[in-house]
Amino acid sequence: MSEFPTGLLFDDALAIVTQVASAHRLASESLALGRCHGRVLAQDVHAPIALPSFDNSAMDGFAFRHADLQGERATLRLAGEQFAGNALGLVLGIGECVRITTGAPLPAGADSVVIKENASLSGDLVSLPGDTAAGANVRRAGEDVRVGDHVLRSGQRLTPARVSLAASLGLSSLQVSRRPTVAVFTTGDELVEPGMTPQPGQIFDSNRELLMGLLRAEGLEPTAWPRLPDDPRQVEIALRDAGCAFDLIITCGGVSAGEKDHIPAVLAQFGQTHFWKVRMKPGMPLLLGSLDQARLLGLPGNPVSVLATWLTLGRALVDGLQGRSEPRTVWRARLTAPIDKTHPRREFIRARLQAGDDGSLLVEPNAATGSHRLRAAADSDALIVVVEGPQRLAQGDVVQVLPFAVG
Ligand SMILES: Nc1nc2c(c(=O)[nH]1)N[C@H]1C(S)=C(S)[C@@H](COP(=O)(O)OP(=O)(O)OC[C@H]3O[C@@H](n4cnc5c(N)ncnc54)[C@H](O)[C@@H]3O)O[C@H]1N2
Ligand code: MOO
Repeated sequence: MSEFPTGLLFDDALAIVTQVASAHRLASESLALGRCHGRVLAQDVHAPIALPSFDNSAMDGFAFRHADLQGERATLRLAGEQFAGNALGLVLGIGECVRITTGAPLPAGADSVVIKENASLSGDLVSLPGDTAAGANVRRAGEDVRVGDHVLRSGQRLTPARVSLAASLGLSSLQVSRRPTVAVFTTGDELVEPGMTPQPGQIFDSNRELLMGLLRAEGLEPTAWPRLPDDPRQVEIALRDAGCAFDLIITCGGVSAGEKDHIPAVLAQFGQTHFWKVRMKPGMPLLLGSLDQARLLGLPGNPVSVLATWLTLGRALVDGLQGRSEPRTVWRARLTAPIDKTHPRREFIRARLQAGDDGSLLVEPNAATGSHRLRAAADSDALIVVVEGPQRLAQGDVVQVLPFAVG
């Protein structure tokens, strides 16, 4: 008999995730700039102004016209001061210079700036080195952005630098995709809250913190629902409630073949199943469905399965719901130890990244197997992707890696 009861390849599951997400793309909303961090942009941005918006000095010093330099040192007459913040409209005459600070508008007629450390002032005469380059220390209007440039694109994630670019263009709000509201369920009679006393056969609920942390790392604000017992009626009521109120329901546990695994049946009866079970390890019993208004992602209960399914298909789902079109960076690294995989599923192996002496990225697979071994995940910062089928990888081979924390 087959080791796994599914024929669905990981890439086919990913294609279904993408298609379901795009069919349920969340609406956009206009937000004040300060609230746009981490959001997915839902508009194109064309620059309404140039950046810099005027010629200005890159340093504190003296602005002058380069044609006035002759010989080893030149002496120019100090004709005024132009500080940042208030354009005085100064015009430089021949043989003149102006004291200037960083960011101050360049007086008309000036084309170069010498830093104050290289100039000396005596009375109203400034001596400066004759070899100062033409255009030195001047930031030209439009050299970074020209009016009309297409600087930000719909589907990009708003990093601090992108929000800051919008601010520098004077934009006070942006159209962004609404973030999915997310309900998180952990399930199982065996679970107790850390701090309480487990009865024989019980364990502490660790997946809730894992999931809440993973979701928050994506900028989501998940709601942790009270833990669900292995009672079909209670599972049904809670999930159907959440289906009316949230964009996304994430459960963990109760999705494989056990007598107490009720979630697939609830979905089959009251919603729609998009797929159930994927040829991946860990994470094989993963379930994707729709229940009322919500998408439901049923993650397997084993902690490392939660991590692997979230980082691979869970993130793809929330990216798609928000219309993120910018792909996440694909990372590759060299193995520091061989990997010998004999099973047919795509595998995600816990691992640690490190910088090699030659500048290449190295990745050390963790020897622990078993999707219950959370400690190996805590000792890791990435997953190695080992594609379907038997794979014999040698030390030094290049593999794809999924860092836990970058996007
Ligand atoms: N006959 C079969 N048995 C199993 C199959 C299968 O296909 N046929 N799949 C196995 C695989 S692979 C996985 S993964 C697990 C997934 O099972 P479930 O998603 O139904 O999860 P549970 O059975 O409820 O729990 C699995 C495991 O994880 C522990 N767990 C659950 N929730 C938490 C939590 N919040 N914090 C910490 N640990 C949790 C739970 O106690 C179990 O040990 O099924 C295999 N079996
Ligand atoms: O596929 Mo399960 O997630 O390995 O233990």
